[in-house]
Amino acid sequence: MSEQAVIRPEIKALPKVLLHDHLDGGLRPATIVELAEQNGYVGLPTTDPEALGRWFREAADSGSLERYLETFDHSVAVMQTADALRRVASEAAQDLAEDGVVYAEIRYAPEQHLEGGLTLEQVVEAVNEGFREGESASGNRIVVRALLTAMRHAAKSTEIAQLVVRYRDQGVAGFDIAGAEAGFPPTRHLDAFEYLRRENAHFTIHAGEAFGLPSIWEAIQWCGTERLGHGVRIMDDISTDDAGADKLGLLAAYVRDRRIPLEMCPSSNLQTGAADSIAAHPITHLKDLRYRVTINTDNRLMSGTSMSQEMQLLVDEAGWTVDDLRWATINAMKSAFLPFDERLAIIDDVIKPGYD
Ligand SMILES: O=c1[nH]cnc2c1ncn2[C@@H]1O[C@H](CO)[C@@H](O)[C@H]1O
Ligand SMILES: [Zn+2]
Repeated sequence: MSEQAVIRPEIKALPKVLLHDHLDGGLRPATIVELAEQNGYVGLPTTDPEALGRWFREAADSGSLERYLETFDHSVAVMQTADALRRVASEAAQDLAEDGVVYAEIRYAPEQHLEGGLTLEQVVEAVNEGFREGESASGNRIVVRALLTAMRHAAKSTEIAQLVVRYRDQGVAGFDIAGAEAGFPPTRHLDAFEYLRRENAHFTIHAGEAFGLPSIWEAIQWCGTERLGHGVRIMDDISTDDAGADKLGLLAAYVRDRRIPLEMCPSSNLQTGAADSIAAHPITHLKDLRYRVTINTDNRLMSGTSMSQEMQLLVDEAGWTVDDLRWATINAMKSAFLPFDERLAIIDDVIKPGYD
């Protein structure tokens, strides 16, 4: 199971950029307990916040993406009212700011928050309000944008894509698909991706996490994704020749040549079985090969992690330097779904000074 490390102040102080973080995977355990009580949800495994945090980390540590995803039943259950969504979003923004994150794209699936009678629009507006509240409530400067996720097993992707376009000027930066990967290829949602491209809208796709190269290939070459959520399995297309040199297959070369950003989530991958250890996680090999690698949390609650913790783990267990962290942070900001001038301003005014 992932350890909750003591974070060194010098790592915490670094400016960070987070592109892959799930709203329903990042709640404070104490908030889950309070919201469950307020909303009459009796399904929690325990109502002791500390024990609940531990339960999430252990239950998510199953070695399978499908079982990992079952833990979201509890977090999603307490996010069914506008008040709950606003609170969770506000706290997420504040927790990230406190951790030194200066820009974050936080994703969630609006279709999973309709059980209390909210419309899709009301869900998006409540979360947006929470992000705005959290941005101004935190002492540290942070910019937060939403990504709207469609669940890959469901049939709502076109509707969610339309929501992304409708709210593009109100804090929604892009679209994503998530959920069990095996059996639900990206092309199942081709209509949604084609619509978004016609609308000049941004999207990323979870691909190459629990399923391999065909998923990555479809995401890029059929769906036209701008970034890859995880993408760790691109390693399946990289081999070593007799002299020990890396040999990139056609897809692996394409991903590197086109500078396609990889939203990598080391601790999450250990829990779902997509990687064996932090030391052996492909993120380091891919960094050395100069892929456009970024560091992400995925689900802070399920992994008991933070951006600082992911960075510190890479430093302590995979030999990363502060220069590597700076490079990955600039990679991430370059890859954000924010207008170019705003990205540049954060790089020049916040990130570079923070690493000097
Ligand atoms: O690592 C992941 N891979 C695939 N799907 C995920 C992952 N983490 C979370 N979700 C799914 O995304 C939904 C919306 O946020 C979550 O409810 C969960 O089902
Ligand atoms: Zn994810």
